[in-house]
Amino acid sequence: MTVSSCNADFFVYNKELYRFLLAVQQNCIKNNYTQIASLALDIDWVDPLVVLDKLAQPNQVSFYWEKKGQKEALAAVDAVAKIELAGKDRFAKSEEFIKECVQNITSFSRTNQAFLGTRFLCSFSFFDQNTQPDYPFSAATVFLPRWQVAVKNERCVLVFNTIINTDTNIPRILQSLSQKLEIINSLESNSQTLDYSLPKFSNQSIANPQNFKSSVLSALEKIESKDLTKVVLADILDVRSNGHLNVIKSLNNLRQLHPNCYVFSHSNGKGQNFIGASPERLINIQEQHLMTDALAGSAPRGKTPGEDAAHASRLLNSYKERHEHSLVIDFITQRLSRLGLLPQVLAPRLRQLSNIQHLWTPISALVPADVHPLKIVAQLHPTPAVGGTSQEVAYREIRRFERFERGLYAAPLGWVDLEGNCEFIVGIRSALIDGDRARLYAGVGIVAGSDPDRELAEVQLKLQALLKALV
Ligand SMILES: C=C(O[C@H]1C=CC=C(C(=O)O)[C@@H]1O)C(=O)O
Repeated sequence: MTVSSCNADFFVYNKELYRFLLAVQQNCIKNNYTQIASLALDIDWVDPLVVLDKLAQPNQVSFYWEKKGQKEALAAVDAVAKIELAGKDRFAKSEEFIKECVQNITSFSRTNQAFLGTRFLCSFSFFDQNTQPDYPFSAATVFLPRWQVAVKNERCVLVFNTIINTDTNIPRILQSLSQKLEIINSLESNSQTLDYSLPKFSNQSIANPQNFKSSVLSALEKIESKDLTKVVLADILDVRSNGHLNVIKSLNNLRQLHPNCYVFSHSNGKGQNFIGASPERLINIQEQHLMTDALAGSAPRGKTPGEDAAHASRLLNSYKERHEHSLVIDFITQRLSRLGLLPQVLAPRLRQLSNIQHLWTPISALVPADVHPLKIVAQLHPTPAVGGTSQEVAYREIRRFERFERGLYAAPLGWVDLEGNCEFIVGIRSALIDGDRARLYAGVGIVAGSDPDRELAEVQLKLQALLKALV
């Protein structure tokens, strides 16, 4: 049933919701505790990006996630519960936080929840501690949003999470829900208003290409001396606009330019946003069925079908690219096995994006009910698609060569629902937006046989894809 604040259904629901919330409150009084009530309501279809634009305030955390190809999108605004941490046990502590919250959630739902239900939004940084003291995101952030609007195909669900305790004014809570519904309903007609906006920047390059190439050369020496098999080196591109960058328009551009990628944005509630369009899924778990991707090894797309096929064939047959790729498969299968899972490696294929193509091997496994998604994230991050082999030496080299904080770049970003379904991506092809400034990140895998000029060209190609979307 679709709920609208201005039709009779809402008042029918209103009564039901009122009784539900009162019952939750009675329990709180009886047991002297606080609960989180999670209300999920079907609403008329609305574009979650428009919802984000309308509801998110600069001083509130928010999260946006879209898989255009799968007709899935989600906007989450403000938090009723949030944790920010750092350190080696950040995944374990985040898991504990989620489990504790889940125990305190009472749900009111009339919907079938697949992708649409209550979720925790999570971001992690590449390293377990940030070394740049003023880096604007914590090494781990997990929050349960106050407002969440999710769409899948033609369905749209609003989730409202709210704290209930002995003092909560229930009619006021319902009033606040009714007001939000009214705002969201009024947006419906606006969903087509976001057109492609012309980019502000083009053809800018990383500040010091020579430095990047000499880092690649030094990494190759390390690889030759057998200290290291692979390291992923990234670089940044800093740009400045003559006005505030528009995150919503940039996201809208990203989803149009990269419909096969995960388009995301995470705001820290202090004015900074981390946004991007990543092709790389870290894990997806649906009803205990896990899918993950080995994604590494790249070639450009061709301008003609013939040129494109030639690039693809070169990629598929290159010893160097396949070696770079197989290190990721080996790592993922080993790490999943460590958790007692039985990974199945599916047939290798190409992941073709608008500007670049990658070697791609999906890997599946069944996950026992007692293995939390964040345990798997902790095992898999960082795969050699963004870190290297061995991990310890790669970490050291990354810290040595890269003169910037990776922060959320190349790190897990995603959601976990109340049933343990989840999806995490790797935050590559991303940018940190701060007012009129943006810092763009992209990296490449270096293995024996890598050529500094070609690796530089690949970094530039990846950066341009993002740059073209920024407005
Ligand atoms: C680290 C990045 O890409 C990784 C993912 C796919 C292909 C890659 C490559 O071929 O180098 C990288 O391992 C990035 O885009 O920043």
